[in-house]
Amino acid sequence: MTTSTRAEPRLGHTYADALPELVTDWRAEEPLDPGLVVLNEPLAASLGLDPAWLRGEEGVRFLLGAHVPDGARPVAQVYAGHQFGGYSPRLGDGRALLLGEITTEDGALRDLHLKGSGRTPYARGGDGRAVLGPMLREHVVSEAMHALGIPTTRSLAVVATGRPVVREDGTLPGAVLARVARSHLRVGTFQYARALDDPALLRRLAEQAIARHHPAAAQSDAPALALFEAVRNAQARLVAQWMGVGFVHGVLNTDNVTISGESIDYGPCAFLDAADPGAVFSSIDHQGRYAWGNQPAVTGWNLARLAESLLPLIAEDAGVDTDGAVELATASLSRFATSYAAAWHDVLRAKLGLPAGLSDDALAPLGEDLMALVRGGEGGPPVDHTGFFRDLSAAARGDVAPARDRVLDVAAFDEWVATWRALDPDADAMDRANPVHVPRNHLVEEALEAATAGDLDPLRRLLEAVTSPYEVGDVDARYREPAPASFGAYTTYCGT
Ligand SMILES: Nc1ncnc2c1ncn2[C@@H]1O[C@H](COP(=O)(O)OP(=O)(O)OP(=O)(O)O)[C@@H](O)[C@H]1O
Repeated sequence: MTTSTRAEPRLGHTYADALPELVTDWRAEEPLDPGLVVLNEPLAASLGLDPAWLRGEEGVRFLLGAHVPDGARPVAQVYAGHQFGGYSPRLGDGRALLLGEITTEDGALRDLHLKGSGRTPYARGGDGRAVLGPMLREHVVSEAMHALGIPTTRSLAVVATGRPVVREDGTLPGAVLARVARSHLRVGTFQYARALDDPALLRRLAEQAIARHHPAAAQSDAPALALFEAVRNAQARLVAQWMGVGFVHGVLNTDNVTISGESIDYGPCAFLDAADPGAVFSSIDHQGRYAWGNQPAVTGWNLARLAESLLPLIAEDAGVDTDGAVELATASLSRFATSYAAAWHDVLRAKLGLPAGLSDDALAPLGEDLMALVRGGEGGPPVDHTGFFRDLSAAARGDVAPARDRVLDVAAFDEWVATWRALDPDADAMDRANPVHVPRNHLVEEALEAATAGDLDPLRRLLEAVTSPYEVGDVDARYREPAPASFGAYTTYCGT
């Protein structure tokens, strides 16, 4: 990536030029009284953006979409999506703009996207705005995910607009999140293009996705199927990593599943304390569709929607009819289970400090027995996910008590530990795979509440902790404790 900086950023518009049918040229709403709340200086520098300029008046207006550099072409992107299983034919950036693309030194493109920048033609009934607290939540969680080594969109900055935003729970400060992503191509983008019934457009979209994210697919005789397989494998790896850190996305609609394999949209997400597979935090997920333990299965369902969208191209590439394409796509989709199992075993091997050479067959029963203990089993509550796995490093070093004290079925635990320790786990490697700091819900809420009231100190402290997730350091012990009982059940909300 580039390290040279220049004041006025140069933004490209490859996507808008290649797919004019999927964008609308648009401008951001004028801010009332803008104020920079947080700036991610290392990210800015890595993109060749000048942090000093970004902090200045013109830079802040740039981060709100109010100052558009020469040559930039801000657009709202259109997409469709299955939301909780029901199809919405036209969603799109209702409150967001793609400002343009930054080219890194190695030639890769990074989208610069503004969320909360005002109503667009895709706003439907919404006001086009975003609230400061939820945008700061996205800042904290995306930077924590990045530090954990999980592919994610990044947060460049959060800027207050000075505009009050009316929500169910009152009038709240408005803000814009400046987000950086490998792209904003979603499964829903393909669903939208497919519904237009224009194979040439669908082909151009697939070519964009291949060029930007999965270039090896271009070498295949069947590029559309190769693209699907690359997305399938990237999503399998992503969800396995979420499961490893106890992350619940909360709204895995097809418009929130990226083609790049990055996590996107930290609206109603949460990190688990208690490792309950049925854990749901979102106020609207009544059926538990997006529960922690359901994320692999629902990702398979979302990938089926991508495969359906690609059918005309799969048929064309293979010279077969639709039935033939369905057969090819179904066979490829059915390999998601294997792909996910392999990705999960990689995560588990790392979390348990076991060698890469240990076979999946040897690992699988060990993993299943462990996860049964973690879930708590008959009559016992699930254990604290983050704390338990971190305590296993101490167990690998011979101090079994901290992990043992967390589980109810100590006999089963002792048996499990004996089997595991016979495999000679590497405790130092475990410390690099099991975080000590994740953005626990009570800490996030505390930081957002204080920030909304004007005190940014708790947010800074939380950011410091979660951006060094594997180091105990001199971070206060409360950043590694689960929520106190007084915090109660936690509920998150979409679209704030
Ligand atoms: N206040 C709002 N005004 C207009 N549109 C909105 C508003 N809130 C959400 N939307 C739109 O509703 C849809 C679903 O919202 P969701 O909260 O999943 O997306 P988002 O958080 O705005 O964006 P992203 O998925 O890019 O992170 C999107 O099309 C989004 O643009």
